[in-house]
Amino acid sequence: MPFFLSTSATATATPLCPPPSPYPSPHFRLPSPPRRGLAFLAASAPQRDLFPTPRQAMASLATSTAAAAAAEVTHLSQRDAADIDEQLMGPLGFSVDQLMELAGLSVATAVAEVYKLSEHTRVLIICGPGNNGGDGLVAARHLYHFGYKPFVCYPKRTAKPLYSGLVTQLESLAIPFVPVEDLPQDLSGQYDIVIDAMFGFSFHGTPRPPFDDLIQMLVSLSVVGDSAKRPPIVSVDIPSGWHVEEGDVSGGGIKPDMLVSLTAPKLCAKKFTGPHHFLGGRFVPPPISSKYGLELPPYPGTSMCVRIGKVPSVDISSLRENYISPELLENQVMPNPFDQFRTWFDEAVTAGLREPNAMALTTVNKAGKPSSRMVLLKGVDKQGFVWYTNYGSQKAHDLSENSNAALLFYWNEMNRQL
Ligand SMILES: NC(=O)C1=CN([C@@H]2O[C@H](COP(=O)(O)OP(=O)(O)OC[C@H]3O[C@@H](n4cnc5c(N)ncnc54)[C@H](OP(=O)(O)O)[C@@H]3O)[C@@H](O)[C@H]2O)[C@H](O)CC1
Ligand SMILES: [K+]
Repeated sequence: MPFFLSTSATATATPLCPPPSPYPSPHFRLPSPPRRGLAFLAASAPQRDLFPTPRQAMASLATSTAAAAAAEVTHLSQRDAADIDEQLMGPLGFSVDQLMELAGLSVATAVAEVYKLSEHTRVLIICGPGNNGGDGLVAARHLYHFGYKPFVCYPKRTAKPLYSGLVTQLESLAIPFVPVEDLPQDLSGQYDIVIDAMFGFSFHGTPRPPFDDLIQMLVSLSVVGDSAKRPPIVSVDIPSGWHVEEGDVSGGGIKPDMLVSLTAPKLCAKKFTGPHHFLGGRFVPPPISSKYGLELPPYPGTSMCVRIGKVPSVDISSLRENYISPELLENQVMPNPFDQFRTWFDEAVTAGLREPNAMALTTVNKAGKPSSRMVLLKGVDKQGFVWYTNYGSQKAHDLSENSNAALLFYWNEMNRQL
């Protein structure tokens, strides 16, 4: 049975159809709504719950995260990484452009997942001479389209059409190329993220100029005490300068905050101790997985990256969002809150928000104990707001005992709640 949210502060609820239940058809009413709020509610009989309980949802999330963390992830030797590359671009029919595009897109999506645009805008991408550098050039382009402001340092350009094409694409977006000598010794003041795309799995020996100095710049950045005061370092595939299998042998190398391993982590990734380890390069076909016995976490949904290992615990007090929407003034909203609801709801649907009809319903039992739960709006008209629940649910019990209740819609992406 549907529940109604009354459209007038004094209206009582009307059931949509007679309740086939031993429960009475209760009438619920909340006090008159404030001008910009929808704060009254009426109810008839219940039907079925549409959302899993928060406990069920949390349990399933915890299980999938723990499973990904617990599964043994394959780490590749330098030889196997190069072999896989050769096979992908040989018998398996890929071109380097394709793989690089997917690799760079993975890097950009992983960066955007961890470092929100509202806090981190300016991204310096330091690109090396090989394909790792190419991944950086591709990531720069995608980050631009995601809304970031990329700057590229690309001191040793490779004269191949693939690379010059990537440079032309960035130039057409007016992305600045910064010469090494113009980089400040301390990168903290000018950039919010630094992406290390200097060397990948073909690195060997010790870094030659100018990459030796660039790596030192990142080393000094990573030893700044307070990590909140410096730009995080994101390494593409390998922290540049690390031995591909042994890791940071001298102990004086880059200590990235984030590592985006491509195809599969290389052996050095076992020594990575930063908070964010992701896998990207969602292109591995079954012949490669079975030949190399790859154990890799599944990618969620349509995502181009997946976190490997534990999600770091977050300092809740540091979570904040910079709201950039214009302020909402009293004279900008409609006199009737239900008209306002309809306008905003339609805008939320048009904007493509996920489940814009999800709403928090708070009920109160006769002892005055409140309880909130997410439910789905199933209809709205002049009489009120409709949702479903079942006769035995806590909400049905609460509403039959106490007519006070509240609804909240939260459209985060539009900075709106109602
Ligand atoms: N299948 C995949 O996962 C894909 C990954 N991609 C990315 O490609 C890199 C590997 O790319 P590759 O071009 O083979 O190698 P690097 O980018 O690591 O760098 C090679 C260049 O670096 C020079 N180099 C090597 N060591 C040094 C050093 N000590 N000092 C200075 N320069 C060095 C090297 O020059 P040499 O003359 O020494 O040969 C090369 O110019 C992988 O890690 C991923 O990031 C693909 O984009 C897609 C497929
Ligand atoms: K790198």
